[in-house]
Amino acid sequence: MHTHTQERPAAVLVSVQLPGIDHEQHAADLAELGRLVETLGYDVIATLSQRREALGAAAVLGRGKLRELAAYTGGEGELASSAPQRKDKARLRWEAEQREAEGDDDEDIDADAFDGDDLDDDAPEHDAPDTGRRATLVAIDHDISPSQIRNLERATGVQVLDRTGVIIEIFHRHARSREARLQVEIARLNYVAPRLRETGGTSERQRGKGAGESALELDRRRIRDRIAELKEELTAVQRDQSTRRSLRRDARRVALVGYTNAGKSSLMRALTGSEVLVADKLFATLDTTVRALHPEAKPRVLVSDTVGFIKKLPHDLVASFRSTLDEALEASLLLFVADASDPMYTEQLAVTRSVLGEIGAGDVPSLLLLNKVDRVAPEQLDALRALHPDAVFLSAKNPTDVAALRDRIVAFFEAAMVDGELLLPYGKQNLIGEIYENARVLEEAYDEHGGRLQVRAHPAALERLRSLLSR
Ligand SMILES: Nc1nc2c(ncn2[C@@H]2O[C@H](COP(=O)(O)OP(=O)(O)OP(=O)(O)O)[C@@H](O)[C@H]2O)c(=O)[nH]1
Ligand SMILES: [Mg+2]
Repeated sequence: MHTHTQERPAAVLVSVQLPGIDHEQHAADLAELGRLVETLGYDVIATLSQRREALGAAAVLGRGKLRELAAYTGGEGELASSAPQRKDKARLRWEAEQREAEGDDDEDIDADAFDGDDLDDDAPEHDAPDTGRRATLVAIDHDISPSQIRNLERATGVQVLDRTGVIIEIFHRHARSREARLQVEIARLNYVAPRLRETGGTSERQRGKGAGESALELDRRRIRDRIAELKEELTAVQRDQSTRRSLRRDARRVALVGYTNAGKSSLMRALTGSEVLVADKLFATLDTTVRALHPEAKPRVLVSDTVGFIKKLPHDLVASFRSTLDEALEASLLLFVADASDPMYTEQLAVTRSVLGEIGAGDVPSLLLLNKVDRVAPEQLDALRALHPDAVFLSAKNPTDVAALRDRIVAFFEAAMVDGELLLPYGKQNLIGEIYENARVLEEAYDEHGGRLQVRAHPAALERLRSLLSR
């Protein structure tokens, strides 16, 4: 299974299989959470899953599973704690639930605190921990409330992250550019702020009694101020970028989009001969990079690599990555990359389509790339070809495939190009570079008035060049 390198901390995954989620889906979701947690730098030492009617209101799991979980982390496995707590709504509800539970384990107390029966509480899927390794992180494959997180942390004695928390943490660690850092920080503070409110008891204990509310207020105000500050900074950074972008406005652009780990960066490398980061982990790329197709097409075609998508991408992050994805929005052609060797590729494509729709890129022409065919068995490949007759089947590792893709991209733009003539007066010789960059010059002749260029270019590019020349 996993190599037990001592330096890497250990984590336990927790998931509840809710009604309506089949086993295959449930297993795939858990595997994905596992990859996310590994990307975060942990070894997954155990997975606890349980079938339930609903997430347990207090601590997601039922009592038995909770104790089982605590055995991995060294916690007590009980919700009760001796520390005095501020009595907020969640707390009161939790206490009511505890009282109920005295009589009948996991009985529901009201509609929204419904705590279904543990269907398989007596059948642990994993042996008790034997490695002596203690998990320092519990990752839950659901989005859960701040009070559920707090209860779980109390019962396990270690940090608990829900799915959104894990993803935000990864984004936080991987963001490199100024823009990505700012966006992630905003998303993170937005995620943290409501948790601060409900976990007010913590800061009360830290700061001493009485100062609680005002300290909490202070924290919240600080976060608000900080978010405002970061947003201002972000606007400035984006202003610079849109200036730079407008310089490239006419270039033919394609954007690689798709689920995380589908092979976008690998294709980017292969298509442009550049050295962008390729890694077998989720969210390796958090910034959009732009490079020219190589060998160069005339006129130039620019390729952008973008952040990968994931199922249940926190809404905040979709919003905050919008501008990173603006690159994609401005593309004339979207290359939808899917991992053909992943049994979940259809679902992953659906996620990609829906996120792109959400950010307003639903109408951009697209080409489906089914990547990693080197990992697909021949019979299965035939079946895929029948399902997707218009897709490009390729392996980013196969230069012949990549060359064919390049030709396909060039042909796409070629089809939209028209022939035209440009007059270049002597006083405008400085624009010659601009012309060569945005059009293919077929013929160039000079007389006493200047140059007469026969070109082939995209209609919009031709129009813009003409207006530059006549100004
Ligand atoms: N066998 C095989 N592996 C591939 C192929 N394309 C990419 N990979 C591998 O898949 C993994 C992910 O590739 P990336 O190019 O980083 O994927 P990505 O879509 O950019 O991922 P994110 O940046 O995380 O969204 C790497 O380990 C690649 O080496 C392929 O055609 N065949
Ligand atoms: Mg990438």
